[in-house]
Formats: sequence, structure tokens, C-alpha cells
Amino acid sequence: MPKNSTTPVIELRALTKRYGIGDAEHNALDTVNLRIDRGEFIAIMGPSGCGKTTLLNVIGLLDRADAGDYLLDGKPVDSLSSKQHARIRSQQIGIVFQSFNLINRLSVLENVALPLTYKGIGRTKRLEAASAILKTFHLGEREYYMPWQLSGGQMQRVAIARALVNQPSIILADEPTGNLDSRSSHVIMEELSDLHKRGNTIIMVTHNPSLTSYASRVIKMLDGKIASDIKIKVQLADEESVSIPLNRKAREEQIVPAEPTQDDPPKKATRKRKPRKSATKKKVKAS
Ligand SMILES: Nc1ncnc2c1ncn2[C@@H]1O[C@H](COP(=O)(O)OP(=O)(O)OP(=O)(O)O)[C@@H](O)[C@H]1O
Repeated sequence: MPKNSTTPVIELRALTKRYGIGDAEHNALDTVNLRIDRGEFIAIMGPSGCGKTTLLNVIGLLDRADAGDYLLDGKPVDSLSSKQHARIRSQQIGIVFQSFNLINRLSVLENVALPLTYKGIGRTKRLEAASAILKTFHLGEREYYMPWQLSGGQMQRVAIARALVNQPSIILADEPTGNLDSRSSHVIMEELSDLHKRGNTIIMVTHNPSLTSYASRVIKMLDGKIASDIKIKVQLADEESVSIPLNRKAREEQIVPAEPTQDDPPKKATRKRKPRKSATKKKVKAS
């Protein structure tokens, strides 16, 4: 836990990550300084190869920097062992990848329940929690399928459910909707938005500018450096707009339906999603 409320949840000081050797050596991250406060929803953008995934991997303790400091909740984590990194990940960090990395020999339910094993939760409770989150992703009827029996979009949703089952306080998402149709993308983004409203810190890499409307801060990277860092203050336009539907059923009714796929039979007509702009007014200010 943080020492006090002003301690950033993540602080990077002159963080550098190099790849290659000799003439081929280059900085994927070049002396990056970054403070992330608890409860921020950060979108990281930038051209291909600018270092977005490398940054996310270092923050997620999947990779180590070559120089600089990384403080998580005010404590340096660079010198911790890989085992300690794994423990921190399992307790605090949920990671959503563009490629879903499901385990083919485990059922959908077992895949989603897997992260709870490291928390020492009993099998029945693990499967109950996994089942509950799968239902929110419309995958309740696929619990006993094997991953290879699912469509790409369904596999992606299972992978996201697995990342969220631990209720991590920090969620890292690398192009989380990159392989999803528009309907599933909305469901996932609203899910991330709900997690943000409940106080979680979300860091999302995306190439899609429209997804930055969910973020409270947009960071643009270039050549391993932070090129711009913009905070977006979301201000509710009026009292009525406070009633953002947190109930999933209400949300789904507002989502524009996508073309039905083979796996998803056509649904009854649904109401069109209310434009976000009517509910909120955004002020953009450079930080
Ligand atoms: N394992 C690796 N070995 C060598 N170079 C790497 C490795 N991983 C990344 N790089 C290089 O580091 C730089 C940053 O890569 P990174 O994947 O972080 O960029 P990115 O902004 O996420 O790109 P994209 O949007 O295409 O995913 C690139 O030049 C890339 O080629």
C-alpha cells in the first residue's frame, strides 16, 4: 500500500531499455520519466516501434529496464527477484494482451480461474468466480468449451476475463480490442471504464484514437521517449449525467449491435448507444 495518498502508484525515473548489441544497439525506452497516480486511466499512443509495448512490459514486471528506477507504490522493484515479480503481478497487476495466450488443454472456465490459484483460493470458489465473470462477458454458455473451439473474438474475451478475475488494482492492456468487433469492443471498453470508476489504475496501449475518449490522460510516445502527456479532465455536464449506467444490462441496451457472427446468433433489436459527448464535457489541459 502507498505510504500516503500522494505517492504515485507507478513512478519511472530515467528508465532506459536497450535492445541489440554493438552498432545494432538502440534504446526502446530512452530515459523515460513518468508518474502515474492511483485511479488514472492512461492511453498510450504512438507509431509502431516507438516503445509502447516495451513500456507496458516493464511496468507489468514482464521485462526489466537496463537503467533507471521503477517504484511501485513508492517501493523500488528493479532489484526484486523474478519470483517476487511474479507474486506482485498475481496480486496487483492484470495484463490483457492482444494475443490471448490461453492454455489449450484447459477449459475456458479453468483458464479464467487460473490466476486465482496463486492467491490460494480453493477450487470451488475459483470456479465460481470464473463462472461469474464469464457471464458478464456473455460466455457463460462456453464455460466447458476448450479454447480452440472458440472464435477469435471469444478467445480474446476469455483472455480479458482471465486478466480481470483477480480484481487487480492495476490493469495493463496492450491493444485490448485490437481483434474484436465493434460490439465486443464497446463491452470491453465499458468494462475497463467501470473498473476505472471503481478506482483502478488502467494503462492501455492503443492505435485507435477513438478509445482515448475513455482515458483521463493520453501519453504519446516517439523513439522511446514521451513526446506529449495530456491530462483530460472529465466534467459532468449536469446532474442527470451522473447516472452513468453501471448496470451491465442497461449498458448493453445502449450498444450498437454488430453484424452477427456464426458463434453469436442474431439478437433482438437494441437501442442505439447514446453518444458519450452528450453525457460529458471534456476539458483538455497540458500537464
Ligand atoms: N525482444 C526484442 N528484441 C529486439 N528488439 C526489440 C524487442 N522487442 C522490441 N524491440 C524493438 O524495440 C522497439 C520498440 O518496440 P515496441 O514493441 O515496444 O514498440 P511498439 O510501440 O509497441 O510497436 P507496435 O505498435 O508495433 O506494437 C522497436 O524498435 C522494436 O523493434
